[in-house]
Amino acid sequence: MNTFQIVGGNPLHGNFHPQGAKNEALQVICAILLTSDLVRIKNIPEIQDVLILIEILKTVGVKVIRNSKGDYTFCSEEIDFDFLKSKEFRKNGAQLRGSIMLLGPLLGRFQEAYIPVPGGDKIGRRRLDTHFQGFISLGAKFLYDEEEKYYAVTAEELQGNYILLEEASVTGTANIIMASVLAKGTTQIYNAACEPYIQQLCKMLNSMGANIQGIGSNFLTIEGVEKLRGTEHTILPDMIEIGSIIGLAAMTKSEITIKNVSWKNLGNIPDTFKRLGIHIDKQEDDMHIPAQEHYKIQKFMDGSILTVSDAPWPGFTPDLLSIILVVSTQAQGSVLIHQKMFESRLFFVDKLIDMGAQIILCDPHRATVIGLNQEIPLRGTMMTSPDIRAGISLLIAALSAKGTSLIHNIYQIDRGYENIDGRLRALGADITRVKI
Ligand SMILES: CC(=O)N[C@H]1[C@@H](OP(=O)(O)OP(=O)(O)OC[C@H]2O[C@@H](n3ccc(=O)[nH]c3=O)[C@H](O)[C@@H]2O)O[C@H](CO)[C@@H](O)[C@@H]1O
Ligand SMILES: C=C(OP(=O)(O)O)C(=O)O
Repeated sequence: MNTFQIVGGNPLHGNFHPQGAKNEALQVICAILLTSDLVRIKNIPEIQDVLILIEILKTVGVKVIRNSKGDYTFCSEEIDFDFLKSKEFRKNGAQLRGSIMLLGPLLGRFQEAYIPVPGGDKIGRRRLDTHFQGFISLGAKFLYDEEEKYYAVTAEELQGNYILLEEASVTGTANIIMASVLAKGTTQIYNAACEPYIQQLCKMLNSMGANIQGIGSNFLTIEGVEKLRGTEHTILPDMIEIGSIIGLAAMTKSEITIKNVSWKNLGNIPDTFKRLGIHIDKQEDDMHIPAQEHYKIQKFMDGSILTVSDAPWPGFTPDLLSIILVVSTQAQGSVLIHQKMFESRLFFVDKLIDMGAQIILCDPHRATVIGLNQEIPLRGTMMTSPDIRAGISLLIAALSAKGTSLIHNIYQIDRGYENIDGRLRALGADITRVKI
C-alpha cells in the first residue's frame, strides 16, 4: 500500500503550476467519441482517473497518441461494441465516476451504449436518474441488469426534446449534451449545470461543428447536426486544485504564487477563501497568497456566524468544502460548514479531531469549526484517505501539523492530483511516498 509520510510545520515558498482540470478532462475526453476525425486535447492532467479513462478508450478501439506530457490526439474511427459488453470492460469501466460520460457520446453517434455502475468517491448516494431520464426524453430505451450491475441505452434514432432536469447534475448535463448534439431537431435543456467544465465542453463541441447556445447559463439550446469534425482543445486549470493550494498556503503560513489560474473561470472561489480572512492578490493571471501569521473568519452582516455551503455553479463547489473546513481549524473565529449535496463527505473530521482540531459534527451534512488561530498546532498522526478531497485536506492538515503523519490509501489523492508529492516538495514540503 502506498502511503505519504509527512513531517509538518515547515512554511512553503514558491510558484505552483496548477494541472488541467480533472472534471473537464473526463468530459472532453469522452466527447472525442462523437467524431471519427482526429481530436487533439492539451493540458490533460495525467492523474489516475484520466489515465484509466484513456486506457478504457484504447480497449474499445480508440487510437491514442501521446504527443507530449498532457498533450494527446485521439481518433475513434471504430468502436468495439462486443468488448463494451465484456466482463473486462465491466471491471475497468466501474473504476471511476467519469466513465458514465461514455454513454452520451456513444448513444449519440452509434445509438447504443453500455456501462457498468460507475465508481468514484464514496461520498454518499450518487444516483444517475438525471442522466437516464434525459436519454429517455431523447427517445432512448433504458435497461439495467441488476445482477451484473450494468446499464444499457439504445435507440433507433434520437429526437431532440425539451428536458427539464430534476437536478443540475454536472455529469448528467454533460451526458445529455453529448447525446443530443447529433440528434434530430432541437433539444432544450433547462436547469442545466453550468460549471466551467460544462462551458468548456460546449465550446469544444461547437468548434467540432455542433450548435449549442446558452453556454454558461442553465438553459441550453442544441440544434442537432449531421456530423461532427475534429478539433483542438485546451483544458482550463483545475479550480479545485487552485482552491486546495490556497488552503495549503494559509494553513502552513506559506507564501505561494499560483501561476495562470484563469481568474475569470474561478467564480466565487477566491472570495469564499477571503471570507475566512485569507489574503489573495491578483497579479495579472497569477494568484499570490502572502504568508500570514493569522487569518480571521468574517461574520455575516448581521453579526451572526458565517456559514459556507455548497450549491450548483455559480454557487460554491462542494469539492472545496473539505478544504474550507480544514483551513478553518486554524483560523480565528468560528464557521458552520454545510455540505448540502453529499451525505458522507464530512466524516473525515474525526481524523482532524484526533489531531487536535475543534470541530463539532452536528449531523452528516454540517460541522461547526472553532478555529485555533494558529496558537496550538495540530498534531501529526496516522490516517487513511477516505476520498479525494478529504485526502488532500488531511494532507494539508499534516503539512501544518507538529510532528510526523502517515496518510494511507493515497490512491484517493493520486486520483485527482498529479505528482502532488513532487510538486509540494518543490515548494519545500517534507513529504515522501513510502510503501508499507
Ligand atoms: C466527474 C465529475 O465531474 N464529478 C463532479 C460532479 O459529479 P456528479 O456529476 O456525479 O454530481 P451531480 O452534479 O450529479 O450531483 C452531485 C450530488 O449533488 C446532488 N445535487 C446535485 C444538484 C442539485 O441541484 N442538487 C443536489 O442535491 C446530487 O443528488 C448528488 O448527490 O459534480 C459534483 C457536484 O459538483 C462534484 O462533486 C464532482 O466532483
Ligand atoms: C467527487 C469528486 O470526484 P468524482 O466525481 O470523480 O468521484 C471530486 O472530484 O471531488
